[in-house]
Amino acid sequence: MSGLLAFRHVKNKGSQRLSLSWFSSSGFSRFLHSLPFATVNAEEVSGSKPAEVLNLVQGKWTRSSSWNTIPDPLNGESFIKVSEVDEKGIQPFVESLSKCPKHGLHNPFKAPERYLMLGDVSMKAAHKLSLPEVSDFFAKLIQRVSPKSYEQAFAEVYVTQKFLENFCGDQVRFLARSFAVPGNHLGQQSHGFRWPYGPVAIITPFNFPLEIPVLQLMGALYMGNKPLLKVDSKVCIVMEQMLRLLHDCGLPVEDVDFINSDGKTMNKILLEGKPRMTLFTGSSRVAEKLAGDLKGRIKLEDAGFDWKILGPDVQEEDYVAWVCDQDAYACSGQKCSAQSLLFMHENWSKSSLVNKLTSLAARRKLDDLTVGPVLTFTTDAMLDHMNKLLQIKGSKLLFGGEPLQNHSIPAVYGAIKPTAVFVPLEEILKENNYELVTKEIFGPFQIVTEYKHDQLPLVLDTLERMHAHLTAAVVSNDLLFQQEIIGNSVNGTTYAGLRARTTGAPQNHWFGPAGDPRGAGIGTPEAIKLVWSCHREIIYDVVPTKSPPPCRRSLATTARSLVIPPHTPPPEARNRCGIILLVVKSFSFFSLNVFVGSNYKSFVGYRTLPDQDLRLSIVLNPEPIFLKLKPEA
Ligand SMILES: NC(=O)c1ccc[n+]([C@@H]2O[C@H](COP(=O)([O-])OP(=O)(O)OC[C@H]3O[C@@H](n4cnc5c(N)ncnc54)[C@H](O)[C@@H]3O)[C@@H](O)[C@H]2O)c1
Repeated sequence: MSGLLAFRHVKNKGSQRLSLSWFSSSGFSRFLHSLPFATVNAEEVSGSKPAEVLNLVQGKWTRSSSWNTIPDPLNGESFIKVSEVDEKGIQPFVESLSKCPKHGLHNPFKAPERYLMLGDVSMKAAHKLSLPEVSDFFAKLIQRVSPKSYEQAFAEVYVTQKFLENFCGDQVRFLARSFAVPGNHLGQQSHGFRWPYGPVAIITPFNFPLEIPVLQLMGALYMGNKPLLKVDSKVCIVMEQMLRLLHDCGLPVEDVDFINSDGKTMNKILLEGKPRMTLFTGSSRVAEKLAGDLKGRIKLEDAGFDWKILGPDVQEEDYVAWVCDQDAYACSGQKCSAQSLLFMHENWSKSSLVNKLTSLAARRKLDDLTVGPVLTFTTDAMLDHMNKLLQIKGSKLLFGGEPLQNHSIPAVYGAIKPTAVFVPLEEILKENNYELVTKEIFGPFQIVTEYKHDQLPLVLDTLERMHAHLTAAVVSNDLLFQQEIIGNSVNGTTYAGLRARTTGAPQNHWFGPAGDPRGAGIGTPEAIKLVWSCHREIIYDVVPTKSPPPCRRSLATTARSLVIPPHTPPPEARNRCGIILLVVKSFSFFSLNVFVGSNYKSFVGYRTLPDQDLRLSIVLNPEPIFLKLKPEA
């Protein structure tokens, strides 16, 4: 997700923060012990001093009987112990979900002060994350568990901070803004409200340990839900620490449950606890399983096989090459938005783009984590995939294709050089090859292809056959070209123009797939409202239909005093609308009869509060008008 924007922010600040070694020697480490919320020191976590991650349920931090040890992705040492709940320990989490009613912890009619409380929590949390010692703590903790360059890790913290800033003060209640439409008759009006689901679940992957869980968690809370959060165990330490920060900022401890478990146990909780909505971010394989198990009560942010098309207008080669390198290889390609397939117009193939890409990729090194461990594919799995691709007619290795050297990354993880394989466009489209070429490899790996000017329909056909529609980029300032591609594709987050990219979506962009009714979004007010609330319509219809109900109590005195003698209004006001002011002393609901002479003229009902002024519009007549107030039951 995030990336380029915050990267520039760091650069603009003149930061020299490029390597872990710089970090260790920097003065930031002295702050770590003074962070009141933190229970770990990111720099000190190691095999000899492992950190512990707990669960949070019904307002209490708890340990389970079993511990999962997480290997340090850089050296294999068991450096984090995660207290994991197994299938026998799920009851407190199921109970906690069932304690939250369907109408949520708050809604526009219930506990509205919570909207303000959450605005306040967001403000304090945003401020905390803006403190250098706190952003540094989280950036570094992210680096320990999901190794990426400091810039990339910092980008996550920065985007999270900006997101929280966006929902300070009244902005949370504005998310629940309603609207009204006039009805068919007096007293009728329909109102549309954003309604919570109540108990909900959030499941997030390993690659953005802070940004994805915080943005989805806060969105769920803002709209009035009670979330159960599960983050991939490999990286859950980051969110555990963030929850402690949120509590420090005033978030009630009972508002969020946090569970560490394997996928199977979480699946069981979802089936037994029956959250009204589950937001799943992760692979398409698990997404499809859960969509079936949960009978559709789910929204998905699943796999990305993201493409970029370089249009006919070749310009700013250096910049375009730099963005291609960032899109494909930053975070070692472990972004759901990473560039997986690059279509080059023949004009670009004649340029120096591939040479530039080759040298940019070659600059990446393990030292500063600009390339690093791949957490869900082994080295062999990625190289096997590459070898299968290289058997396709006309395909060739452009660069990379080798394991990283001189490292201690454990064998359960992958470590390869940034890699690009060229596959001819006609071959991609062949039945036997299509699935192989468009398989998402969550690592520093991309496919490159070329198209001639008259082959654009083949490019569009390739896009049409894909099943994942997350991010895309149309790199061209040719408006007709842009229009052709955008009009014939569906990706949810699509960048268009010379500076187009596939990654880097900050908090001010909608980020999510399109073309799937289950598709979720993250980041913006629209994404929060779509994912975390449903529409509820309340139709007010308060006016009785025919005659006034029987009088329960005489109001003779009041009625008499309301007789309006003839000719009271000035002559010019006759036969027009006039205003009569009534002061209602004791009734909260009453009906009003209007008599013109001896004829019953009309009947209306009003709800008001005692001592409230009531203005009535009636037709003034030369004849006496009698107004009678009748109380309702
Ligand atoms: N669309 C997006 O916004 C987005 C963002 C980040 C990552 N991703 C995708 O995520 C994938 C990489 O992440 P991953 O390998 O961690 O994904 P994954 O699907 O293996 O795991 C994601 C989460 O689901 C949990 N899980 C696994 N099986 C489960 C089950 N049966 N029931 C409940 N929970 C279960 C895991 O423990 C983890 O917390 C890639 O495909 C990537 O494209 C998508």
